[in-house]
Amino acid sequence: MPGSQTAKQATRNSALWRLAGRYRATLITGTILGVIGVAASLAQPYVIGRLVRAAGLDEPLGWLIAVLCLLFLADAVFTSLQAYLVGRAGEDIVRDVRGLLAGRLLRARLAAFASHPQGDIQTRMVTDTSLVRIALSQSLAQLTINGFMVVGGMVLMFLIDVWLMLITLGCLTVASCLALLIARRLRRAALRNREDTGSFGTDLQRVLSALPTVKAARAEGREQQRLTALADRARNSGVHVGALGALMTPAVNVGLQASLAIAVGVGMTRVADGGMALADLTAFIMYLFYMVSPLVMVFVAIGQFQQGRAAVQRVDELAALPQEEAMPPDGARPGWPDHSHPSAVHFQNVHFSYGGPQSPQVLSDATFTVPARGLTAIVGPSGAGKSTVFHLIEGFYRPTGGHIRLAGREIESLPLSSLRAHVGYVQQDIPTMRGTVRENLVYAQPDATEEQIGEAIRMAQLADVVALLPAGLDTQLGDQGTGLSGGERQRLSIARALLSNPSVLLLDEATSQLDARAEHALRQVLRDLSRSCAIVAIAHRLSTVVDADRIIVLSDGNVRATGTHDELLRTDALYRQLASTQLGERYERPPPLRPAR
Ligand SMILES: Nc1ncnc2c1ncn2[C@@H]1O[C@H](COP(=O)(O)OP(=O)(O)OP(=O)(O)O)[C@@H](O)[C@H]1O
Repeated sequence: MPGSQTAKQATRNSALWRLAGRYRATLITGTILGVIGVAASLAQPYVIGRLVRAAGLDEPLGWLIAVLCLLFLADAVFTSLQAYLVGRAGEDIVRDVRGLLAGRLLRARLAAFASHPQGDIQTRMVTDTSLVRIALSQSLAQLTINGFMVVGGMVLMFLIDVWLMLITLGCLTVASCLALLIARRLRRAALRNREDTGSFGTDLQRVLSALPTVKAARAEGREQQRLTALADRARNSGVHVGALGALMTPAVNVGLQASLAIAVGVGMTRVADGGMALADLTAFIMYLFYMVSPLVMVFVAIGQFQQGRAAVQRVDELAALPQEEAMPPDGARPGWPDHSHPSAVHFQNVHFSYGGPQSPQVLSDATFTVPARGLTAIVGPSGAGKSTVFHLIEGFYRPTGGHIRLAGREIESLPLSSLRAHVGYVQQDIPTMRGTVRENLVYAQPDATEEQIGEAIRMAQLADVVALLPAGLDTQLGDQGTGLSGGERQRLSIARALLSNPSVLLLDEATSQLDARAEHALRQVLRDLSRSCAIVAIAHRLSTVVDADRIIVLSDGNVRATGTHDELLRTDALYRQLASTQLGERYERPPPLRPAR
């Protein structure tokens, strides 16, 4: 069957199944102990029967009571051990799965990562992994243990009477087929429910991450309605799952009841015509009763397993996100290709679009060079592709055409670890994390010394700010760095980048929120720093880059001009237009910087 082949293949390719395989020994041991516990409980009625018979015959009861106590003890001990071992293996699997997912998510290619909503990723990481535990540990163990009881009971019933057993088996087969059909639908319904729950998580994340905007727009009511509608959708698909789950037990029970009725009817007729002993019929029916609970449990476990498989599928999808190349362990700082090469960055006829070659071009035929030393500015209208240039230099995305060379080396041939160790990047949206100021500072350079930290703080004009913080460097910041102003966070991000002593420093609107005095001081620092490395700054405010060594004018993804401020004023109409709109008639050049030291 192609369907089952595909399922088998999916299982073989599943990262989760491979992970769960590590705990096969514990799971098998747990299951064997469970089976021993079941055997001990199955033996109890037999011993009780012997005990009753011995009491009736006035025979000694001591050893039978001792055996019974041992069976009770064995039942309790083995069942508890089974539950503990299977539960522990389940928790181990969840931990390993979460560890694996964390690694895969952090190393995923940005393009692939961006296509998954963050709330959905969280649901898969937290809730789906818990369901995976139930599928891969509990339900499989229950299936085996109860399956053992069912099969054992059936064998004994076969030994008692083959024909009666065949009739019973017919009824049970019908019931089982019905239950399996329900189980199949249950899996699809569970998958839909997991997706609906993920959508709720996604939307919740969207709203919570923009709570001030929601409040300012008085959108609480609208958002609540939207979230409630999503919660309602998740509730409906959850009810569907519950309804299918609830149908499983009655489907099996009806089969069992029908088997019982037929067994009694046919059996009594056979007893009446002498074809079967009454004692055998009694034993047969007792075994049928014994099978009720385990058989129901088998199908409950199948139902749980199907729900868990839906979660496994979702977790596997996340684990299959395309990955960047592996990085060496933290702390290792691989070398830069060539410190003496005259150019730090060279774009040659670069084409790029975020959605691959078929989607709109963001960069088309872009060619420019950033020298190994000095301050290079990239200016241009909004949406021209300036930040995209940085994304390509950082290796977040690969160009769809052309060549990018760093220090003379093709970017594709340069290990990402080497590239990112030497290219500092201060993002436009100032990423600062929950944690102390110090933790934020040393994020890219965890082994930085106090002296290096002090120097980076001084250079980024952050010393006065840190001195005023209640606990200095150990002051705790909230989510996204709340506790510092926008300008202070910008300086913190710059200090973080400076601490790694980069060969190329990319600053994307990195001083946009600083006041004039702090910005002038920082420009002086960057000017000094640019004697030993390449600094590339994206700026909307031309006033901040007029004294750059070279300015690249980008428009519609294309480099239309390159030169100094004065050259571009003479030669490029767009630059002249930008300058006249921004700097105007009243434009005064910012205070001149002293020559770089
Ligand atoms: N992750 C992305 N996926 C798809 N398209 C994107 C993505 N990021 C940017 N774009 C598109 O690429 C184009 C260039 O964006 P980019 O951010 O590079 O412009 P920019 O010049 O830095 O703009 P701004 O000055 O406003 O920051 C824009 O049209 C934008 O919509």
